[in-house]
Amino acid sequence: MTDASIAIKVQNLRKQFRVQKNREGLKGALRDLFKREYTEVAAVKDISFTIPKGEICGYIGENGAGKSTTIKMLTGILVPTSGDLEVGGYVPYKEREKFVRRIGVVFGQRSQLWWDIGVVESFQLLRKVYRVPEAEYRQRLGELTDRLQLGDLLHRPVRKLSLGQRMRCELAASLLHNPDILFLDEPTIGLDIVVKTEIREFLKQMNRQYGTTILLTTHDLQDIEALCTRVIMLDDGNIIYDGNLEELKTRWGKGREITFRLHEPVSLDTLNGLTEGLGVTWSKENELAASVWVPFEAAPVSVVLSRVVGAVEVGDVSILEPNTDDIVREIYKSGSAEARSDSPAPERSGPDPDKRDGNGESGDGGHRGGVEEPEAGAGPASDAANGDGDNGGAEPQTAVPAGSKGAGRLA
Ligand SMILES: Nc1ncnc2c1ncn2[C@@H]1O[C@H](COP(=O)(O)OP(=O)(O)OP(=O)(O)O)[C@@H](O)[C@H]1O
Repeated sequence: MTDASIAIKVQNLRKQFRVQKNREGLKGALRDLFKREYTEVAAVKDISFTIPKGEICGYIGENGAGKSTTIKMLTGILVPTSGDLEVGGYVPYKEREKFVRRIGVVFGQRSQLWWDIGVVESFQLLRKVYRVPEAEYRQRLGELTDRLQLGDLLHRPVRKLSLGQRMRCELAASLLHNPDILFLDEPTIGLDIVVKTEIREFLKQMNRQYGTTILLTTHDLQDIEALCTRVIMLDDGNIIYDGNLEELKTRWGKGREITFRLHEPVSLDTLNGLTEGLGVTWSKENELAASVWVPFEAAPVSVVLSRVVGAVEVGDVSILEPNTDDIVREIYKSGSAEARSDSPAPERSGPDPDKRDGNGESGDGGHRGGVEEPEAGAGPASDAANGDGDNGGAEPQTAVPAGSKGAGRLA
């Protein structure tokens, strides 16, 4: 991959937070008053990946895995502890003014719009922040209004919008300056299925038409399936998988289920006889419906199909693929995406000595309580939607708005 074709390049990126320790009891609290003790929490542990221009990449992991911390470094909100990163040709925390004009950011749980003023007035302010020429802004606003159906919303104050309406406005706000790279942190959180689908369609369109590179963090794997050609999976600050979703399913899925609707009743004995020696398991739902479980290590699905379809009258066949949610849940549980022993041999990239070092606070869903980190610059917009105090509430919003494809890299 040439440098010109790379949107995001991350090398040995690390972020450690200094967190104050609270000693137990009254005596401990008194001691804390006079002598504070700190501990280091490594949220992101020397990760490396490269994202080519025009790719939509999913960035997933359990609560506390380090996703938001990575996005904050990539958008220039947080300064890394060590490592190198380059986004759109800039080092995000160093060249912020120029950098923010190249990127768009949507934090699903925060707003980059001003709460009490009309949506279009927020857009106007953002136009000035990004120095978008008036004519270009008009044209872009027209297009986004049309695609995201914002017509009725533009003159309403943001606080009067529903979550779905606000999210459509947030997306428009992040794209007014036509950024090359879009960072989306949980963009569909809390939305109903209709709005989620509209947003996914819109993102696909933007990616197709403008070649916008998108890095997306989400807990909704449907987002990933609908949008992403590639997924990077994080666990406890380490990358445990980097590759495409299909490959992950093949490596981790246990098998497939084929369901047959039969024209006439066929006994289980007959079905077992047809597939003898293939290592599959039959079950019957009723007289005219039978299913066969085909583990990946057994015969290929095509062999099972040809033996059955050639011998009995079949009305309909459906093949059930491995369920992504189940697979990813299982990987999260084990903390590793190493290939299963019964799967094809993986391409290993070596063990990570930093794994499971007891530092993580997985599952807490929140950080906080740490020493506030110095952050680069301040953005233009209010934090009205959800000022949860993360990073001292000083996160710039709009102004801070978000490895190579091919074989999955397993860590
Ligand atoms: N400002 C901070 N101070 C101290 N620790 C922090 C800070 N920000 C994050 N952490 C810690 O870093 C780790 C990773 O947090 P991060 O928010 O990046 O995870 P995440 O994958 O985005 O989780 P979620 O899905 O819950 O948003 C957690 O252990 C968290 O407690």
